[in-house]
Amino acid sequence: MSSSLADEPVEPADDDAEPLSADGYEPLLERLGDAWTVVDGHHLEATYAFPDFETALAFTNDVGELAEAEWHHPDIHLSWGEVRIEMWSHDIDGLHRSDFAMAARMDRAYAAYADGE
Ligand SMILES: C[C@H](O)[C@H](O)[C@H]1CNC2=NC(N)=NC(=O)C2=N1
Repeated sequence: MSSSLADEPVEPADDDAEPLSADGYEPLLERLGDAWTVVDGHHLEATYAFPDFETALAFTNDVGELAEAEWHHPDIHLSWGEVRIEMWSHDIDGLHRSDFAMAARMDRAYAAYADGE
């Protein structure tokens, strides 16, 4: 059974690391929820739906806590009933395995809302 990306460590990219190419990120993208796409080979993007603003804000705060805990921060766009996430590694201005580990953690956090909690 493939280990969950959500349990992989989030580690800073080495300063001289190259961003993942399509051959590198496509297998990782397949392990994420359907909400995620790679935009311009540069960053991950996902949009999560919610019943209202208050619930979207609660999820936004959950993502913020994940980002602070892992010291790896997405761009978060909060709207009524929707949260759009953009995730990449600023230090290498592209995608790193850690971005997929963070995305998987966000999918796991969202699952709690999809269950109507
Ligand atoms: C200065 C600070 O340590 C850096 O900006 C950290 C914090 N959060 C980060 N978040 C993201 N997405 N990429 C980074 O390279 C990064 N680096």
